[in-house]
Amino acid sequence: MISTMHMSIRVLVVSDSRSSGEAQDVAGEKLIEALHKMFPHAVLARSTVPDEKAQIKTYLKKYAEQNMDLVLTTGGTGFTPRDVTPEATREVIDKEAPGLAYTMLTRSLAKTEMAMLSRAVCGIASKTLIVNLPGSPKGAVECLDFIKEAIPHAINCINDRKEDVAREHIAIQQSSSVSQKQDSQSKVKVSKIAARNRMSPYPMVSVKEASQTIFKYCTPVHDTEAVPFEQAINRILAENVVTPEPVPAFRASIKDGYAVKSSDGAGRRKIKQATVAGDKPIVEELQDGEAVRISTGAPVPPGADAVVQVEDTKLLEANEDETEEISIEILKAPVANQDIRDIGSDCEKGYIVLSQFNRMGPAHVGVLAQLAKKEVKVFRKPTIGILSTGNELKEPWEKIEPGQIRDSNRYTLKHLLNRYHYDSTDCGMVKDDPSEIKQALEKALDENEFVITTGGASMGELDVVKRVLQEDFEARIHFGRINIKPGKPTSFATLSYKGKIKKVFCLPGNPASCTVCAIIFIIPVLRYIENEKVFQFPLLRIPLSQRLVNTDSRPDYLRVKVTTGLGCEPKIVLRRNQISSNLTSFCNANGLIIVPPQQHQEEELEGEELDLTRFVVPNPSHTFAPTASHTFAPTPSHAGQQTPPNRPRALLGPTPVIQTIVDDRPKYTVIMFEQIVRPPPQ
Ligand SMILES: Nc1nc2c(c(=O)[nH]1)N[C@H]1C(S)=C(S)[C@@H](COP(=O)(O)OP(=O)(O)OC[C@H]3O[C@@H](n4cnc5c(N)ncnc54)[C@H](O)[C@@H]3O)O[C@H]1N2
Ligand code: MOO
Ligand SMILES: [Mg+2]
Repeated sequence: MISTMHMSIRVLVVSDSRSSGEAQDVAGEKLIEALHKMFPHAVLARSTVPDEKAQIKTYLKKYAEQNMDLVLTTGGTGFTPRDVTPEATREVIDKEAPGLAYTMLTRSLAKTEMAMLSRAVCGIASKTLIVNLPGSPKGAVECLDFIKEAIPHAINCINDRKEDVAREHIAIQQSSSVSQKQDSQSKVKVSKIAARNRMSPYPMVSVKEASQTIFKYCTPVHDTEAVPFEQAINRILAENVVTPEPVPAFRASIKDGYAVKSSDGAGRRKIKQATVAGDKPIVEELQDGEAVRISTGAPVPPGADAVVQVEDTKLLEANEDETEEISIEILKAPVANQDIRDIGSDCEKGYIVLSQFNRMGPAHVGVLAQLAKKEVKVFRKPTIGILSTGNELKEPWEKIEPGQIRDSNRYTLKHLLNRYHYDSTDCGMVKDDPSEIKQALEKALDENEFVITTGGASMGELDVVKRVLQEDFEARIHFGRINIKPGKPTSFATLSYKGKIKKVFCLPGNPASCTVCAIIFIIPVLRYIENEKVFQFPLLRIPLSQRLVNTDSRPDYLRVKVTTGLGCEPKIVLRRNQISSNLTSFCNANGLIIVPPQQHQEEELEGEELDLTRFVVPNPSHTFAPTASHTFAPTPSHAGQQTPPNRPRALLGPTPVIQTIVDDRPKYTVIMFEQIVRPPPQ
C-alpha cells in the first residue's frame, strides 16, 4: 500500500437513531477500528448527525474548511425518505469522484444484489475527499476496504504533492506490471457430492507430532523495530540494554538521618546544614565533628562516609522555635559506608541490565525510564488474520433466521490472541463457498503471514477450506487431522503466496474445539516466532481422588478450574458440559486436564486401587455434567449415582467436585493457560 503520514480523517455517522442516542453506533466504531489498522498514523475522530440535509452539509463544509484529508460518512445512502446523505454531499463537493463510488458498487454487487440500492456519492470539497459509505457496519467497512489502496494517492493528488505523486506513480506501475491478474473463481467443485471422500484422506497425527510439525515450519523473526520505551511492554527485546551511567549516579543515603564521618565515632555532632532528595549535591567538605541532616535518596556530602539513622541519635540543642537542630548526639559509633548506596551500586556503568530475548514486563519498562532510554529495539510481532467460514454465520448484531447462528469464534480467537499480546486482523466471515473462501484467503494472505480459519475443516460436502488451500493455493497440508478431543479436524498448511511463505491454521468450527486447539497449537508457536526462547504453558501433574473415564479413542482435553493457595489442597473443578460446541465450558476455566483414552489409563493404573472417599459438596455453579464419553469411573460408593444413558448427570442432584490428594493416586497432566486461582472462601 502507498504510505501516508499523518492523515486527518473524520467519520460522520448520519443517522436519526444514533444521533438521538436510541441506537448504538456500531458502524462508526467499526470504521474507526478498521481505519486504525489501515492508516495507523492517521488522526481520527467521529461525530454523529441526524438525517438532516442542512446539518450534514454544515459538518461537511466545516471539515472542508479545516482541510481534513478524508471524510467518511456512514448512513443515509438508501431509498427511504430520510436518506439524504448523497444529496448533502453533492451540494458541498466541487468535483465528483465517480470511480470510487463505482468501485464500491461493483465490488459490493459481487457480495449482495442489494448493493444496487446504494446511492453513494464521492467527491472533493476544497482539499477534502468525501466518501459516502453505507450505514451497515459490515457494508461500511467492506466498502472502505475496496477503495483503501487508492485513498493515500488520491489525497496526495488533491494536495498537489508532486514528489509523492511521482513516486507513487512509479510504484503503481511496478506493482501492476508484476501483479498477475488472478482468477477469482475457485477450482474446487462441490457439486460432485457422490464422488466425495468417504474416509478422511489425512492420516491422524498425535498432538506431539502436530506440534513438532508446526514448529518445524515456523522460524523466529529476524526483523526488529524501534518503539517508544513504554510501547515495548510485553514485547521481546531485540537488543541488550547497557547502563549508560551508573545507578545511582551519586552516593545516596539509604536512611533519613545524619551524614557523618565514621572516624568521629559516637558522641556530639554540630549540624552543619541539611539536604533532602532532589537537592543539588553539597560541594563543601564535611569537617570533623560535623553532621549534615540528610533524607533517604539525597546525595551524601563529600567528606562523609556514613549515615546514621535518626532513631540512633538524640537531640542536644535546637533553636528557640525548634525549626533547626543545632547539635545532636550519635548514640552508636557508625562504621564506614554505613547506609550509603555507592555510585553504581545498583547498576554499574556498561552493565547489560536488560538482555536481548527477554520479554519486557513492567519492571523492564521502569528500568528503561530510569536509564532515559526513549526508544528500544524489539522483535516484530507476527501478523495474523482470522477468518470464519460457514453458511450459518451472522454477526452478533445481525438478525438471525432459523438455522443460523452467531459467529463467536472470531471474537474468542481475537481476544485469546490479545491475551498473549498479539493483535490480529479481522478477515470477516465467508460462506462455505469455494470462490468466496478463495477470495477471502487471498485478502487475508495479502495482509498477514498467518491466517487462522475456523469451520469447514471436517468431512461435510461444504467443508472445503483445505481443498481450496490445496487446489487454489497449491498449499501443502502438513497434517489434516489430530488425535485430540476436541479438535480432531485441526489442520496446518504452508504455501507460497506472492513470493512469501504463509502459514494457515484451519481450526474446527465447534467453538470449544477451536479454542482448545488455538491454545495448544497456535499460542506456543507465536511465542516462538516472536523469539521467546523458552515458552511452554505451565504443566501441573495433579493426583486426583478418582479416575476420569474417557471412552473415546482420542485423549480428551477437558476444561477445568484449578484452585489452590497456601494451606489449601489443590482442587480441580471440571467445567459443566464438555461437548465441543459448548464454549461456556471455557468460562472461568484456567486449565486443560488431559484424560488419556481408557485403555491407556488402565495400563497406567494397573493394580492400583482408587480412593473415592474424598468428595466434597460442590459449589452449585461448579457441577459437572459428563457427556456420554467421559464420566467418573463406576465404583461401589458411586453406583447409586451412575448416569443413565443420555441423561445429564446434573439432573441427579449434587455431583462431586474432585478433590486433589497428595499421595499415590492416579495423576493427570493439566495445561495451565491462565493463572491458578485461590479457592473460594469456605
Ligand atoms: N463424518 C464426520 N463428521 C464430523 C467429523 C468426522 O470426523 N467425521 N468430525 C467432527 C468433529 S470432531 C468436529 S470438531 C466438527 C468440525 O467441523 P468443521 O470444522 O467442519 O466445522 P463446521 O462443520 O463448519 O462447524 C461445526 C460446528 O461449529 C459451528 N460453528 C462453525 N463456525 C462457527 C463460528 N465461527 N462460531 C460459532 N460456531 C461456529 C457450526 O455451526 C457447527 O455447529 O465436525 C464433526 N463432524
Ligand atoms: O474434535 Mo471435535 O472438536 O470433537 O468436536
Ligand atoms: Mg463441518
